[in-house]
Amino acid sequence: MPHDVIVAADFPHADALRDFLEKLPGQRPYLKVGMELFYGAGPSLVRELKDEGYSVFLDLKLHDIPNTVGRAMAVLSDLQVDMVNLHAAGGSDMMKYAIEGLTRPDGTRPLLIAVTQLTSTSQQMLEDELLINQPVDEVVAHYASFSKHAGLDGVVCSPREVEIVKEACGPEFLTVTPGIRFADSAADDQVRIATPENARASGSDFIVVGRPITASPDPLAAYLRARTEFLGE
Ligand SMILES: O=C(O)c1cc(=O)[nH]c(=O)n1[C@@H]1O[C@H](COP(=O)(O)O)[C@@H](O)[C@H]1O
Repeated sequence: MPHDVIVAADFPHADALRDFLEKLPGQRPYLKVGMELFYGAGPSLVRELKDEGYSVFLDLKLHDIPNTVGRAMAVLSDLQVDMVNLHAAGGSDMMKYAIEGLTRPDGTRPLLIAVTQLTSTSQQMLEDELLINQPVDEVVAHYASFSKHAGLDGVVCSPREVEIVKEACGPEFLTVTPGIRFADSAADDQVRIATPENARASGSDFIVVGRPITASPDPLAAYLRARTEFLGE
């Protein structure tokens, strides 16, 4: 069952985000705060958004030695965000430290999601630059399997890999899928793309949509279109 449309709030500062949100009257989208907005606006914006009742996916894609990631995750968990991520390439020890760091004294923690292979990565780049000579969907499924064994809640992957991930990890293991483009949108820098409808058909749990909404002349119409195509609303 599709859960929600997450809007990638890729803006340089809080005012730009506020201007954008004003264009979505009556809506309270699940927001993804990524590197650009977090580096520009800082943790105080994340606290404000949480106080205002937004669900927040804090997308900082941590990738470092286990101790560093664990300690950083403890700080992020204090922001009361709903979802955070790391790069699966950091390995399962890093993931275990991340879970420890994220777990609050009351036992709760944000959902922890591993980025498998970025949706901007092509099969050719995987082979030529990363020296991974396997089909990208199998690489994604492998990264998903060890992420699941480390205790993570799901992965970021392209909608094209949802079925193989669900086969490897079971239906409850979450798939968060960027690389979403409407049938009439430009691909931009994304490679492994799909429409919201394709993502729904593949069994994706959350789609992440940025520029097709944020750069649209009518962000409200684009957001509602994504909801209609993905959630069937
Ligand atoms: O972790 C992510 O959110 C992410 C992983 C990935 O593999 N690909 C990917 O595009 N993303 C993020 O999803 C968003 C996609 O934005 P658009 O390409 O503008 O729709 C960006 O904020 C990316 O940082």
